[in-house]
Amino acid sequence: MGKVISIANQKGGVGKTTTSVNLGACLAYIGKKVLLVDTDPQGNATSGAGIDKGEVQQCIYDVLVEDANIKEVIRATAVDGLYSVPATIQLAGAEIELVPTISREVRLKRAISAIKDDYDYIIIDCPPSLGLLTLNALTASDAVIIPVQCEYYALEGLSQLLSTVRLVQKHLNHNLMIDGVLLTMLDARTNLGLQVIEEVKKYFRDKVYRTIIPRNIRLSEAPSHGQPIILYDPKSRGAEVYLDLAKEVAANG
Ligand SMILES: Nc1ncnc2c1ncn2[C@@H]1O[C@H](COP(=O)(O)OP(=O)(O)OP(=O)(O)O)[C@@H](O)[C@H]1O
Ligand SMILES: [Mg+2]
Repeated sequence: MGKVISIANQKGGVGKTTTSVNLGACLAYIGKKVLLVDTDPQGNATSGAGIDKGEVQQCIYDVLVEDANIKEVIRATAVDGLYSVPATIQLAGAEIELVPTISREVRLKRAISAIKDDYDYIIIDCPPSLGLLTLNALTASDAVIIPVQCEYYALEGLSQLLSTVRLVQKHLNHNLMIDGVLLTMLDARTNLGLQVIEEVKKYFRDKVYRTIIPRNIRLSEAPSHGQPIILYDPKSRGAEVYLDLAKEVAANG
């Protein structure tokens, strides 16, 4: 049975998509079969996995709003074992269009349940909000990974995210676990980064991943080439750390 993991934080630009794409690709690289589901209308996890959004006929919008069969929306990527459910800007309408529909929070869960056994991991890249798209992702998930950027105000907004997770656990998905907090974009030359690590570890204790993602220029370049880091520059520090993270995630089950 595949494990469904949401990568969520309503704060923008903390490394959700970089983590979704590269954790997904690295899990595939170590032999897992992985589906990367993009639930962000920005579609960055779609283009980051090498899929041309202009050529996408059907996307996650059709699955969530039009009841399209998710199997017909899945695309292979250039990474062996990594598949994608793309998102395009069309998805921007879903947040509003879903409001009056029945079981609006469980649409993604239903769609994924039909394919859960076909993959080892299903990674969901969430948008930077706590709206219906993120609720659908959390409701469909066994686990959530929360990327936290090693910057000022790192913990700001986290209490809101944690209370959303608790609400989902209570009302929509009893199985949801916080698998971990992932520290991202560490600049080890500054004391600030190290202070944030201390602060986050004090708060989340053993829920913090051992792997810490440093700032790495190759990680920021890879998306413009439509390639996960493992294809773009397999020898880079960025590839190394996301491979470490994939092993850590796989070891957790
Ligand atoms: N470890 C890193 N080193 C260098 N640059 C990074 C790293 N992680 C992410 N970035 C860059 O930081 C920016 C934000 O990252 P990313 O898109 O992954 O965040 P996000 O949380 O998905 O953003 P959004 O909330 O808009 O969806 C991107 O330009 C990305 O390339
Ligand atoms: Mg993103």
